[in-house]
Amino acid sequence: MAPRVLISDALSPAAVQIFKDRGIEVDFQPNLGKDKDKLAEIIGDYDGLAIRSATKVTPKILEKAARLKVVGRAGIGVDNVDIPASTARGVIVMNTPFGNSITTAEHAIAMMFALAREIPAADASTQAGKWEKNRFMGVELTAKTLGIIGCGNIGSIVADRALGLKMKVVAFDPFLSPERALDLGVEKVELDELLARADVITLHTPLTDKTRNVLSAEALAKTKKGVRIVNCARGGLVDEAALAEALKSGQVGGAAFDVFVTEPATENPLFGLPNVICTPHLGASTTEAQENVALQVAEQMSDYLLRGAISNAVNFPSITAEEAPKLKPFIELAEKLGSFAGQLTDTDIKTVRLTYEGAVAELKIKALTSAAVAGLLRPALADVNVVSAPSVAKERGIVVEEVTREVAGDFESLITLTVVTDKMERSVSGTVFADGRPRIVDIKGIKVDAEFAPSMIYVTNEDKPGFVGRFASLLGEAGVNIATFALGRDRQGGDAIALVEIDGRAPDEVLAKVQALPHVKQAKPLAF
Ligand SMILES: NC(=O)C1=CN([C@@H]2O[C@H](COP(=O)(O)OP(=O)(O)OC[C@H]3O[C@@H](n4cnc5c(N)ncnc54)[C@H](O)[C@@H]3O)[C@@H](O)[C@H]2O)C=CC1
Ligand SMILES: O=C(O)CCC(=O)C(=O)O
Repeated sequence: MAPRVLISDALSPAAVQIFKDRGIEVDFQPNLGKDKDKLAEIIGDYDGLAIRSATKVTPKILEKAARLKVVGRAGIGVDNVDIPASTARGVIVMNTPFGNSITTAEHAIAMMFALAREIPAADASTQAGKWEKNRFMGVELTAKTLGIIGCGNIGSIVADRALGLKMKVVAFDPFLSPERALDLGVEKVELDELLARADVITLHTPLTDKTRNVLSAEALAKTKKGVRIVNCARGGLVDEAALAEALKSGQVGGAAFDVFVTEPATENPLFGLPNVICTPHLGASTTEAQENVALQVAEQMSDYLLRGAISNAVNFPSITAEEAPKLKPFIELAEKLGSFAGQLTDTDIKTVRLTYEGAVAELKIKALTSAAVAGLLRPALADVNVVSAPSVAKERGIVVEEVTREVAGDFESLITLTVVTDKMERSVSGTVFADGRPRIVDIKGIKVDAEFAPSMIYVTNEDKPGFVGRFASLLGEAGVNIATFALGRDRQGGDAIALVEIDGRAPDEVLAKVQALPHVKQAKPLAF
């Protein structure tokens, strides 16, 4: 069945065409995002949801999204998507990190000019027939200092444009390296220094706990008198009430805002104040940017739904379309090794260690580890999947370790999963043969060669004569047909294991009888 995608915001129709061309059924309802009840009603029918900022992907929506595999944000900020809740439900969340950066940077520069020359007010006055030539005395931007808070993709483009305007640029961004600052031609400074020096401040950070109210009443009091402030990033970066007071007192000379604490902003403390310019979250609204992000999100979502390729996911490592087919059999192997250990582990897991040896160590092991952890936890938590597994493990205090080695000994690639509990440490290793089928090749240091099968019995016993005959007869007498039989032991007369594939499930009483056979330590059913 072809995957189905819902577009619930006003994306460029270019996205619709991409989905169709890729063979994906697409439903374009550009106003649906504003109607959360309707969205909740129908979201269960879709594998993918493509959005801009009007649709809110809340835990309530996700609860109803039984088929949903991917949310694609045609834009940068994903603050309208509950990422932890999406991750917990195994839904990949992707964005398009560069498609609207230039456009948004240009909006910030436009806002800065609009403030410097009071263009909106001058326009309104002129069109009202007033010709107030003496009222509008602007400021020149050349040689003024622009303070950029958040010098990432958009902040850097703003810096470049401002330098072209012959402004001096200072930037506050804890993650901006001195080398990058030098490259950009900006001076990296602490926030207080930026506040003290900037003639214009522009914000370009995401809204996080650290950046919320970065321009608070206290910070605004430290600015140069008459500073102009531009916010084309997110509402909440500036304390709106404090800014309103600072505008009234003249501490701040003007503010140009594209984003607001509450959106849609129908009322706001800034509205109506002199030299305040507002736009309705238009930063990304150009034909070019909207085409870019729509095409990109549709391609990315299609690649994931059709080929398992992941790019620009905020909650999962990237996997290219070339990597996806190489990873696929190893993802299956990792998940099955996890499942093997998970089905045999009853007590609390403290640590899970994944060792990747040989060619597999060169692949995206993060994805393999997530798959292994998903397999490990699934016997206890049915809902866990490759996307949600790392966060579920973290929540449960399970330490996940990864080790890579270049050489894999007998195999081109080997994955070993080791589980540590309070009582024991158990390891199982597997590989993928040329047929693409995953196999178990080592259990607790005992060599074995078995495929994973829908129904198996795993027996550990002492290596004594007669066990295999008794075991096989017992199954035969109970009408349980053996499909394959794999044996291994550490040494003659030492510890032995048997991995037996059977047709159908072994009844509990049969397993109890196997468990009761002489020299048997453990007999467990397994299903893959
Ligand atoms: N108005 C609009 O329509 C649009 C708004 N945006 C907003 O712009 C924001 C920035 O976008 P990009 O530049 O692409 O993101 P980015 O991730 O490339 O850059 C963000 C920068 O903020 C910095 N940062 C993080 N925490 C900080 C802190 N506590 N103090 C100072 N700097 C900090 C980061 O180090 C990074 O360099 C987005 O998060 C989004 O919310 C993006 C596109 C359109
Ligand atoms: O889609 C939009 O218009 C908003 C863009 C935006 O805020 C973003 O990309 O973060």
